[in-house]
Amino acid sequence: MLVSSIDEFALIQWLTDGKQSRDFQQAGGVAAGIGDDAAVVNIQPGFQLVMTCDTMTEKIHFTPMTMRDQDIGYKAMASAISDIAAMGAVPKFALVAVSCPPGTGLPRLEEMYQGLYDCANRWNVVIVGGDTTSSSAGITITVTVIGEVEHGKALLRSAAQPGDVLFATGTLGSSAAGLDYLLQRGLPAELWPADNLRPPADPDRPGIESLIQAHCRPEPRIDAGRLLQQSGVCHALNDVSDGLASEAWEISEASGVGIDLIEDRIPIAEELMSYALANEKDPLDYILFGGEDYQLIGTMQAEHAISMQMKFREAGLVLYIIGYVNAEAEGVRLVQSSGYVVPVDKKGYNHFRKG
Ligand SMILES: Nc1ncnc2c1ncn2[C@@H]1O[C@H](COP(=O)(O)OP(=O)(O)O)[C@@H](O)[C@H]1O
Ligand SMILES: Cc1ncc(C[n+]2csc(CCOP(=O)(O)OP(=O)(O)O)c2C)c(N)n1
Ligand SMILES: [Mg+2]
Ligand SMILES: [Mg+2]
Ligand SMILES: [Mg+2]
Repeated sequence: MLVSSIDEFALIQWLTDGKQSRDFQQAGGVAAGIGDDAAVVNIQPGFQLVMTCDTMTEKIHFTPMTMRDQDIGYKAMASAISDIAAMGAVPKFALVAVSCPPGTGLPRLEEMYQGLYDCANRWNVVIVGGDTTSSSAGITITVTVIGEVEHGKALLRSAAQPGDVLFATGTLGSSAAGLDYLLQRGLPAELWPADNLRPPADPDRPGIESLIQAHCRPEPRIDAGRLLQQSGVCHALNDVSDGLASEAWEISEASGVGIDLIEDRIPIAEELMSYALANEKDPLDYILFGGEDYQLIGTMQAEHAISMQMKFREAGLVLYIIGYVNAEAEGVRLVQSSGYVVPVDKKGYNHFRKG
């Protein structure tokens, strides 16, 4: 730690001194990183750049009740990297912009940066710069990630085709259930110290740890995205930030196809099921309309689905087939366990239309 309260130049000096080694940066293709007017990086011939940014802001994406400072940093990086995964690309470089109220202590920023770097290191992403400003209300972090993908081979939302199956790279809804719990009960910081990766158990709610973990420490699905991209049989791909319904609608509209979700095929994590039952909620509501899962959903040629599932298993990953693409008008439907087919509302997390 440098000094107790934040100072822009001291913070930048601390960052320039480097939390990632020169070797790590050089291996990642950085010619000039933090400390000049802009970063200079090398790009591979035959590849295209893939660029995205995501913002997390206090009271909208986190509160002191829901996330520790390290989690805020980790999730800000993870959610931005997730959009690179959703293109089937490899993340390479990140820029981090932080705005915080003048009274924010440096230790808080150090914790957030610890989370940012933990996630970046995990995925071989070099933080090459950013920006620091004061803010009049709350903390905001914006992470820009630049990645690369083989020329012409990015996986787009618009590529779904009738006859494809719809898949998901993991279970959905746990993050939203974890948030539900955290907003009601909060997480006493002393029970979950910053250096502890797993949340503590709650004797009143067995299994709640995995829901909290899903909310606070999501993992971008880079490995799954690359496996799908390299396979050559994946058509559309999208990451789940706003809920399954919203993301399926995005694929449907971008591709001009209909999508049917099959209720019986949508996996429900055991912990989500117990939480929903104990709270008299429908687990499907968390899955469809919750969001922040950062799993990937996408479509692929039906005849390759089983061999793809085997490839995933060999890589220690899972792939669930949860629906299919039809040639009907754009829209998402749910084929219920009862056999009824009902429309799925085009709703999910929407920043200016909540509740
Ligand atoms: N303020 C903005 N200016 C320019 N482009 C934006 C802005 N906000 C969002 N976008 C673009 O709109 C698209 C959808 O954004 P978003 O819903 O945030 O995607 P995601 O859910 O994948 O993060 C993306 O291509 C994003 O880059
Ligand atoms: C305190 C709090 N309230 C509500 C939420 C729920 N929430 C906030 S943003 C969001 C959707 C994802 O964020 P967004 O900024 O839309 O990411 P993007 O779609 O751009 O990736 C959700 C479900 C939360 N995480 N924390
Ligand atoms: Mg976004
Ligand atoms: Mg996305
Ligand atoms: Mg969103």
